Amino acid sequence: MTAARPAEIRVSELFGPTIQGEGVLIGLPTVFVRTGGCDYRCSWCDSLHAVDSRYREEWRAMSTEDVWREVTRLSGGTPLMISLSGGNPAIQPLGELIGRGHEEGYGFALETQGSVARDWFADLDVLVLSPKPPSSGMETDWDAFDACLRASGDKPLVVMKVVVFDEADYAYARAAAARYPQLPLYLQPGNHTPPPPEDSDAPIDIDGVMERMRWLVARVTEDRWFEARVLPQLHVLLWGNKRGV
Ligand SMILES: C[S@@+](CC[C@H](N)C(=O)[O-])C[C@H]1O[C@@H](n2cnc3c(N)ncnc32)[C@H](O)[C@@H]1O
Ligand SMILES: Nc1nc2[nH]cc(C(=O)O)c2c(=O)[nH]1
Ligand code: SF4
Ligand SMILES: [Mg+2]
Repeated sequence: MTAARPAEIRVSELFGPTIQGEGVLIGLPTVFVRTGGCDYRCSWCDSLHAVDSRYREEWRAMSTEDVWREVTRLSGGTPLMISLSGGNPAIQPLGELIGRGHEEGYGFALETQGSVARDWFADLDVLVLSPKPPSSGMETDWDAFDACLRASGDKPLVVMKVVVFDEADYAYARAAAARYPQLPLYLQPGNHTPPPPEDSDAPIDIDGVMERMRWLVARVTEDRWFEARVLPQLHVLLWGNKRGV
């Protein structure tokens, strides 16, 4: 019998350092590991190149060591926060990578919709749970979401981030916040991407994003919802939906 090969990580893109453009770590320099493949298919997903199987040929199966070598090359060997995104990074074997990085002083933040729980969530530094509102066309499985919370244990900072396009999404965000009052909540206005993003340099509707951002601020303040944090996607304001930034 041959020894089992270590599981490989399906990578869509590895880039940085750039700044984290969203949520609790906004502005913090980071290297992104974007995994390929997702169990969801949100109507407005801005990262379809990491979701749609049409882009599968671009994805690379990499060992933990391969990914680690690339991360250390990009960061010049200086420890920083590594952002694990996708696709759904929870469906990839990332536990070993997290252990490897921690040995060298790196941190790990992971973004997931909360549909798949992993025991290695407990080793993360930051877990961003981003349940999907009605405009996405997805249905939230709150039992799976609860399992993610349980798996994360006490170590990571766990936050919730909800994309809001309209009034129904806003109502969903309020209900999610009421369900998890212990989780810091971030709201971000949706950006419309013409699916699929054949041309990642295509201009995005910045006026629309700004309009939704102002509407969201007005909505939160008129409701006296003073625990909610409203943030735009900073990288989208700076670079649109360009890949690799
Ligand atoms: C591309 S997803 C990848 C990680 C994971 N699948 C998830 O959805 O949390 C990263 C973040 O981008 C957000 N996002 C995706 N498409 C968006 C859009 N069109 N406008 C605003 N945020 C978007 C998601 O809600 C999520 O919080
Ligand atoms: N700079 C930057 N910040 C981000 N925050 C979340 C991102 C994502 O697509 O997951 C993202 C991204 O792609 N770029
Ligand atoms: S869950 Fe995340 S990566 Fe998957 S389709 Fe939705 S926004 Fe895109
Ligand atoms: Mg993105």
